[in-house]
Amino acid sequence: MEGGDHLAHERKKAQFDVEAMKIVWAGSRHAFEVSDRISKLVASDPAFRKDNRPMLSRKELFKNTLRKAAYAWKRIIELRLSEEEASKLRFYVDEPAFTDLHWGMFLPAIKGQGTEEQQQKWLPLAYKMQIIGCYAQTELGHGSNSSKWWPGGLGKISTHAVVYARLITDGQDHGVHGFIVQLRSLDDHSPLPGITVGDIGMKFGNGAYNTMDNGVLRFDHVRIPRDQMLMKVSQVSREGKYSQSNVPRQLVYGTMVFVRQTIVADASCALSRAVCIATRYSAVRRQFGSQNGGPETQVIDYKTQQSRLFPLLASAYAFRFVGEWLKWLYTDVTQRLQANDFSTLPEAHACTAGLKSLTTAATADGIEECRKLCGGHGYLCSSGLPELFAVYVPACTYEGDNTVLLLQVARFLVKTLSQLGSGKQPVGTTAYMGQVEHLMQCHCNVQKAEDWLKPAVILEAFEARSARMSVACAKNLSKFTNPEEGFAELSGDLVEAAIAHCQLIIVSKFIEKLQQDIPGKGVKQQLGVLCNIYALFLLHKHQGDFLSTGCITPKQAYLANEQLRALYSQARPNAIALVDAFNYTDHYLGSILGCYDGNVYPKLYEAAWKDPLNDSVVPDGYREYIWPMLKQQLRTARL
Ligand SMILES: CC/C=C\C/C=C\C/C=C\C/C=C\CCCCC(=O)SCCNC(=O)CCNC(=O)[C@H](O)C(C)(C)COP(=O)(O)OP(=O)(O)OC[C@H]1O[C@@H](n2cnc3c(N)ncnc32)[C@H](O)[C@@H]1OP(=O)(O)O
Ligand SMILES: Cc1cc2nc3c(=O)[nH]c(=O)nc-3n(C[C@H](O)[C@H](O)[C@H](O)COP(=O)(O)OP(=O)(O)OC[C@H]3O[C@@H](n4cnc5c(N)ncnc54)[C@H](O)[C@@H]3O)c2cc1C
Repeated sequence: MEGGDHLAHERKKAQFDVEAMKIVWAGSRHAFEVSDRISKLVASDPAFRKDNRPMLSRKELFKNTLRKAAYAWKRIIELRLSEEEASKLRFYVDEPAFTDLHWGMFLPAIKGQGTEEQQQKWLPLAYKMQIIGCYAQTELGHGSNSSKWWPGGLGKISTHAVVYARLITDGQDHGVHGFIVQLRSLDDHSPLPGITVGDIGMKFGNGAYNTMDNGVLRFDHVRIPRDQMLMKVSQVSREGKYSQSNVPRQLVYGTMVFVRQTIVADASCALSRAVCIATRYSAVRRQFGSQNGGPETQVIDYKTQQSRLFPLLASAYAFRFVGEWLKWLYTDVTQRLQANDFSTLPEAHACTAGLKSLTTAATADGIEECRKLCGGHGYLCSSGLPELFAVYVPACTYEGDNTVLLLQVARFLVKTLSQLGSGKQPVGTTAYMGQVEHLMQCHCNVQKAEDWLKPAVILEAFEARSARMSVACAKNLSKFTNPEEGFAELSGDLVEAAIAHCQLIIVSKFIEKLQQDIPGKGVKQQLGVLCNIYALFLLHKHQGDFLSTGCITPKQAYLANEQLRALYSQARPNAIALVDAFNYTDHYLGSILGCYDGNVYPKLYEAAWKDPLNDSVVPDGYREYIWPMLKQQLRTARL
């Protein structure tokens, strides 16, 4: 079948209002309209073509990224785009670039840690891109005194950096502080005296994250003017005297709280993109299973395909909603900080760190699973999945290695439990710890599979599992005379307790979302199915935790799995419409397998011929290497 909508029959099966779901996914009608308009603007502009990326050398690739970034900036100015629209435009251009760090970390660091005066000086320059900045924290080796290594945008482009370094005055070490440092001349881009700077080299995957100039930086007797130390948290006077404002020192790390929150939102984008590709292709692909000469089975109808794909579809929605909530939490903590209320900072840190860890790990694994769900064709660059994986997977490492971040959450949980004894009532995401006595002995009362559809039943099972795992860790820790030694020894268990706590947050925020007024025929019902799939999939995957802590019985675990199978059948007719609700253009998806019309095979065939290897029938190198070999074989055969 040529042309037309090959997925039309699937779209007709939808039992809900897809247009209404698009608004829910975008977050609001306004967000939907901006996103829709800007994604189409990018898709229709040939300057933003990206299908040639895997074929380009590093130098070509990098120059191409600079061209796109400059062109994007030109369009932003010409069209007088708002900050929101400009950020959407960069998102849909879909190419990691120095601008991510300029807008995503350099500017937020100055906003969060600079004094009013410093902000007035630096922000206008940065907003107009008269200076370009990056965020230089990580070192080549351990410590904060070797060479900076990794910062994106540093290698070749940034003129300035926020550099994290130890502050020493009068021989006294005051710990790590942020400094604005000019790196390159604003006239000819050469490094300033005493500064060595360059790119750290090729990274994983062709194309992929190699559009970014992650860099190395060394200083040799470089003098930074005093007023370029970011001084909101602590100050050095003209006389060299060090003082601290009446704010927690942890605010120095505030940019990380902000960026981790954006990374959670980004996880839902990357995962939904992979899921959209795999779902559409699973409906197009037919393989075996035909009876009486009828059409072969669509692979999406295999239960095994559903049990791998639908939890990922549900996770994409779950991450979307927890990301929305995290944005609210971040806004709330920021407003409180401005009013000198620092009480919710530890929770905001734990939530952003833990959810960054969980969502990026699940997304990276999910993209790879989507590749496998597409069979052999998933391995082709034209499926879009190899590049998506290569670009995405460092999210498990940057902005804090995922295990290190879970250990931060574990510390927060142990501290919360230890404060119960002194009568401090936990609030927010740890409020359930206030009922720890009940949660330690409660029994799940599921008797039939449908009982698992009750939100209160699911919540109590997840709360009991998390509380019991944290309490077990706390009890074991108390057996050590040296707490740090105990923490190190038990770190494996602590990480698992942190995962259980963060999964509870995601499940509970999905349930809370469903308690809101959600307009549109059948929309809430479909989200309910996805919420239950997400929760019961986690319960099934981690049933060892639930069983070993005595939160559920083996029979109840069996019933949860039975209910999960029934939910997959409910999701099946809606699967294509649920991924259409992401409203991705074919340009953004960048995948033949995921194209909207499902006309996959002719497009794959056509794309193959565009590969540079097919420019000639006889390849370069034939005369030099193959022809002599063939002749050699001929002689051997004659002998
Ligand atoms: C393609 C991109 C796609 C999408 C993203 C979208 C937009 C984002 C824009 C750009 C992103 C693009 C590319 C990625 C860029 C990546 C940039 C980086 O990687 S920057 C480097 C980040 N490095 C880390 O994250 C290091 C991890 N380590 C830590 O976080 C450590 O905690 C620390 C901050 C180094 C401090 O370590 P230290 O040992 O000194 O202290 P402790 O850990 O013991 O903590 C002491 C105390 O402070 C509390 N705390 C720690 N961190 C924070 C924080 N961030 N906020 C608040 N409080 C914090 C901790 O809980 C302890 O508290 P206490 O127990 O004492 O009460
Ligand atoms: C693509 C990319 C972009 C980046 N961009 C930037 C940037 O713009 N600016 C910037 O400053 N940095 C950047 N980084 C650096 C990034 O933030 C660090 O790589 C990250 O924080 C991890 O630190 P590390 O590399 O030192 O890993 P390590 O800390 O060396 O981790 C190695 C292993 O040790 C384990 N480990 C480490 N510490 C502990 C512990 N305490 N307990 C238990 N296990 C532990 C980890 O789990 C991991 O398995 C980027 C990195 C990448 C890959």
